[in-house]
Amino acid sequence: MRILVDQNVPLAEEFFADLGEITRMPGREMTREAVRDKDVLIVRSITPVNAELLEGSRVKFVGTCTIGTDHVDLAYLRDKRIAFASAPGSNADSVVDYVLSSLLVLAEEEDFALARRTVGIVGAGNVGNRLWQRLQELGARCLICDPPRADAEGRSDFVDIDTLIEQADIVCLHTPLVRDGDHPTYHLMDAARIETLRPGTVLINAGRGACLDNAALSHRLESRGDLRTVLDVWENEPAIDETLYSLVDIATPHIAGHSLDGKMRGTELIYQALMEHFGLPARRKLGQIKPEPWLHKVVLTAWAPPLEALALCVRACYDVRRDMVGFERYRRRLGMATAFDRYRAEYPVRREFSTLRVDLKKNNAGLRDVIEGFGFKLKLAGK
Ligand SMILES: NC(=O)C1=CN([C@@H]2O[C@H](COP(=O)(O)OP(=O)(O)OC[C@H]3O[C@@H](n4cnc5c(N)ncnc54)[C@H](O)[C@@H]3O)[C@@H](O)[C@H]2O)C=CC1
Ligand SMILES: O=C(O)C(=O)[C@H](O)COP(=O)(O)O
Repeated sequence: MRILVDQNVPLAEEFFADLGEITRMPGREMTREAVRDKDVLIVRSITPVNAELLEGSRVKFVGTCTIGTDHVDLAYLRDKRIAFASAPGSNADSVVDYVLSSLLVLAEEEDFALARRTVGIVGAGNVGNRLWQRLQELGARCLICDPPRADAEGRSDFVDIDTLIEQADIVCLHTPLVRDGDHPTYHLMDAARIETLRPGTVLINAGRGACLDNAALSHRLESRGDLRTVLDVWENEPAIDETLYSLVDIATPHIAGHSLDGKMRGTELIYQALMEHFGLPARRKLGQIKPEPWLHKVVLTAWAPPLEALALCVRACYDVRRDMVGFERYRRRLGMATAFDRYRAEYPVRREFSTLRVDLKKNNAGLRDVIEGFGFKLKLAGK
């Protein structure tokens, strides 16, 4: 069997080598010629998977090691009876880590307490839901907007997006990119909604770039400069708008989900789906091959103020400023589009909060909920 795999998919050799010959390639360079003689195609989010790529090829299985599927023409695959799998939830915790790390940076700069802010979460799927759970541990008030779920589950505790924009101090976008149907998300945050954001609102997009009208945001930031913004996803990646980039507080090149844990989990999910497709037992397990994190534990030896202790753990594990500064360094050297892809390809190792154990003395139990709620492992030691 011949398997073509995006070069940014970790552990492909460990998972797939027994099945056949693996060829690696940058996702943006995958062409019809490259896939023609392959049986299996394994991509991430940057390869448009459609008739243009697959027509005339032998491909019988496509796997994307990502949550998002907007780069895949699912109708075409169905029509051609090509099996398909994605990796739902694989890097959701990593995106939540990214958002929380960003919020802590802004809270420190602006001197606000997250617990006293209202956070609006648009899209309450794997990412939005986990963010909601973790923020509740901090005591933050959350407003949730997810019309597809509200319809399907008859939820009356969800709000519509305009109510959310009106009331939230922090607006987090975690929607997939959907262009049609009852609840499209293309430019869900359009010019009119961007204009109604209250001065001082924090706006975060870690879903898909085109869920937010980038030109309209650029206009608001240039003309009024009264929002705090965190953008991980952009329209026209990798050649993103330089002006918008320069106006955003925290600007990163689509790496919110790029923890090693999230990416490895994505590979494992596609391996499992591929084995199931071929009726083979999935013997390889991520737990057997996953590398140990560099930083295993943080020990708090005495009572510590909860929020300071939490911020310390977050920074020890993943400080978003590393990526902001790293991306800017690449941009100055390589130009925007090349930097965008190169930084992701050479992405420094990052582990999820869940890989870090926090040891607490029993008399520090006040911290317990907040540390565990934020996703860290907890160990309580004697006084
Ligand atoms: N920045 C990054 O590195 C990453 C970005 N993503 C993006 O984040 C998106 C969300 O990820 P998950 O939560 O895991 O996906 P999910 O599929 O679990 O949840 C998406 C949620 O959005 C809701 N939704 C759909 N249309 C909506 C609308 N018009 N308004 C409000 N809510 C709507 C759905 O009902 C669903 O509950 C992915 O589709 C992907 O595009 C995912 C992983 C990493
Ligand atoms: O899972 C998703 O959906 C994402 O957006 C990925 O984290 C993006 O991964 P790359 O395709 O950028 O490697």
